[in-house]
Amino acid sequence: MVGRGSSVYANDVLGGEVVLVTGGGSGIGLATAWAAVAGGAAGVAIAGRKGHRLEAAAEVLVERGEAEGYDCRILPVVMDIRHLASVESGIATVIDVFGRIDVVVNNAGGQYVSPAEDISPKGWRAVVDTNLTGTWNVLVGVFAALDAAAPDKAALRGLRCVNVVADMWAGMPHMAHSGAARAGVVNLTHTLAVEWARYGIRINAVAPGIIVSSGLDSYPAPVRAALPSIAAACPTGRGGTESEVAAAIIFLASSGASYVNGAVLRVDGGSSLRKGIELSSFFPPHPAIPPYHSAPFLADKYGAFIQASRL
Ligand SMILES: CCC/C=C/C(=O)SCCNC(=O)CCNC(=O)[C@H](O)C(C)(C)COP(=O)([O-])OP(=O)([O-])OC[C@H]1O[C@@H](n2cnc3c(N)ncnc32)[C@H](O)[C@@H]1OP(=O)([O-])[O-]
Ligand SMILES: NC(=O)C1=CN([C@@H]2O[C@H](COP(=O)(O)OP(=O)(O)OC[C@H]3O[C@@H](n4cnc5c(N)ncnc54)[C@H](OP(=O)(O)O)[C@@H]3O)[C@@H](O)[C@H]2O)C=CC1
Repeated sequence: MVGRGSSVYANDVLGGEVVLVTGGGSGIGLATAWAAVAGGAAGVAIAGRKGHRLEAAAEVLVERGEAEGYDCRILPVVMDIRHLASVESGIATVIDVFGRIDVVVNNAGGQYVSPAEDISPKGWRAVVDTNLTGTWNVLVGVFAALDAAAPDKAALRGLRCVNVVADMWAGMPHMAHSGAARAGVVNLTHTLAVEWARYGIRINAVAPGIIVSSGLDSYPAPVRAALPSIAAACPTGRGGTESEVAAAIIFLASSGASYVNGAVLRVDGGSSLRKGIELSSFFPPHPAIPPYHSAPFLADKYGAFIQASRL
């Protein structure tokens, strides 16, 4: 008997399937791995760079799964998504153990906060390689492995991919590397949704706003201190939770979304409709340069126009 009511979905929403979650050892990825267990998956592979973190997460998933009566094998897979060889070897392990992959969640990612002009070439590469190239590596790695697993692209049929991006609709000030990479992933999602539909693959994305997750612990103290007020400024007045993002991911992976392809589901409480994630307060205006983006300046320069357009 599976299922003890941990999921907002039916216990068999992913019944008997195999799910690969990158970054599954922490935060949103771990919540997604748990949601897959609670959705009846037969196997969940969690991938990341740090073996000890993955082992600890696997233990939590196994213990909680057993306690709640779910029947799911957990496989920790050490994999650095920045490197294709590492991705290929990790995916080969998943297929060796489970024989297939039905759902891929490209959740691994991250960035650091910096004014654009201070991002070093190495820092730019690290963030773009992680978020854009890393997602690409996993997508093409899974495609190639499943293509090799059976003739006529049979093993690709029914594959679902969900890419985790970010609230970058109005740019990502002070995270230029990440904004560019995430926008690239959105475009990749659109492109592959069209190109790979003929193989029976669906590919969608989830764009979280501020999510109260372990990932935020890696930010410097002043950024962490400001996050509650940034989250509170969102129309729903709070940050999201890891399981709220996981629920959106599971929906897109499920047959409930069987006609959803190339979508980007915003899980941000509406914050992207208000403005971009605003980290400017950590980088005050240059003392010698007037704050050209400030409201008084706009009022001076465009006040008459704004006034006129309101009439
Ligand atoms: C606001 C909320 C919205 C979003 C929230 C989330 O996403 S939450 C989830 C968030 N979760 C995460 O973000 C977690 C995952 N994040 C990460 O792993 C990192 O942010 C990463 C993607 C940059 C990889 O970093 P890594 O250490 O594996 O990479 P590496 O050793 O290869 O270094 C490459 C180069 O990058 C540079 N550089 C790196 N950090 C900084 C910095 N703080 N300062 C300045 N520069 C920095 C530096 O140039 C470094 O080279 P150097 O000068 O040292 O020779
Ligand atoms: N929390 C938030 O507010 C938001 C989060 N996001 C995105 O959601 C995703 C999950 O974030 P969250 O759970 O909050 O943060 P975490 O930092 O907890 O998760 C990031 C995960 O990615 C893994 N990872 C990072 N780099 C690599 C790599 N090169 N290869 C393999 N795995 C890697 C990490 O594992 P390891 O270090 O072991 O490799 C970690 O498990 C990220 O892409 C994040 O940017 C987007 C918008 C907002």
